[in-house]
Amino acid sequence: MITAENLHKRYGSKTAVDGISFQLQPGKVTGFLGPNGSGKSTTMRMGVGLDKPTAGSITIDGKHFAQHKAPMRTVGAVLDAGATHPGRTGRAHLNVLAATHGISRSRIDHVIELTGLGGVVGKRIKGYSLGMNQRLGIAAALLGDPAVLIFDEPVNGLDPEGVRWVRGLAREMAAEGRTVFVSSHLMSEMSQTADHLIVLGRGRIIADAPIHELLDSGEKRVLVRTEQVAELANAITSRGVTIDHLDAETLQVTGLDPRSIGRRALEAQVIVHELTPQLSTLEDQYMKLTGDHVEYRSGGTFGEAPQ
Ligand SMILES: Nc1ncnc2c1ncn2[C@@H]1O[C@H](COP(=O)(O)OP(=O)(O)OP(=O)(O)O)[C@@H](O)[C@H]1O
Repeated sequence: MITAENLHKRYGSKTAVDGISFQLQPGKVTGFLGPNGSGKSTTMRMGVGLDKPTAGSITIDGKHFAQHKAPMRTVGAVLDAGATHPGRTGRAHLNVLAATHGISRSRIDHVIELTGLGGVVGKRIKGYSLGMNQRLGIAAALLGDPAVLIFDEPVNGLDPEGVRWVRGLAREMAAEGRTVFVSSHLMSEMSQTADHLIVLGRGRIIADAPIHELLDSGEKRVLVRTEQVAELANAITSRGVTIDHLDAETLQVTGLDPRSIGRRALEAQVIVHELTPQLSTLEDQYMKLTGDHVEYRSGGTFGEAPQ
């Protein structure tokens, strides 16, 4: 279990993490979502003792990372896939790490198999692709068979097969009862992996909820198709109702449920061909949540996962 209490981090005058508190549950993938620069990496780095909080705390199973006798057996983290010795082979890298924790050869072989590194583990790391490096980082994180996993943007730069593999692995690890904490700036990525989301904006938590709650809290929209758009718009116009004319026969209505729209259409003798509730997407919700919390804004929107 990972617990943050009033966690702060300042770099000079820059506040990267601004008093956040959360508790992550085992058996779940918790997505840590936020625009670039919102403080995700800083929080994760503090979780594994690579950065020191300015105030507050982040603990794993009640203790600071450094207080654990065998940290690799408690927490596996992939924070910077490039942090390896390029002249070593993948296997030598894993051997060195394993030696510090008395981890057996059979465990090393197991994580090599689990991460699909069998074909390259005898080669020098400097020749590894981004995907191989990412897999090696994950193999290292899994070495100690830890109950807590922390992955910072694990799918960055991976090909579609690699992305799917990381997603499956995260889900599998959670199903085994581990606490899995995965960051991303892509809602589309999180919506396929996480059970629970913590959304960060400018160093503060702006949502901490199960994915399904975030979806349910979205604004309900209804698509209505009729040849009598003007009459229908007239019949349903009231306070709190927004009507968008999508085309000559289609309205998108916000603020009124399908049943009420149908009843008012009947009263106004308007024939309706279609009445469809629109599910708000997680992407919509994310945009709404983070709209005011983006540090670096470009002309576009948050993109879809590169798949
Ligand atoms: N070592 C540092 N010195 C100064 N500022 C830093 C340092 N590390 C992070 N920051 C700043 O703190 C803020 C949060 O950065 P952080 O990397 O934690 O965000 P993030 O949500 O992980 O973003 P990204 O998705 O881009 O990695 C940013 O404004 C960043 O520039």
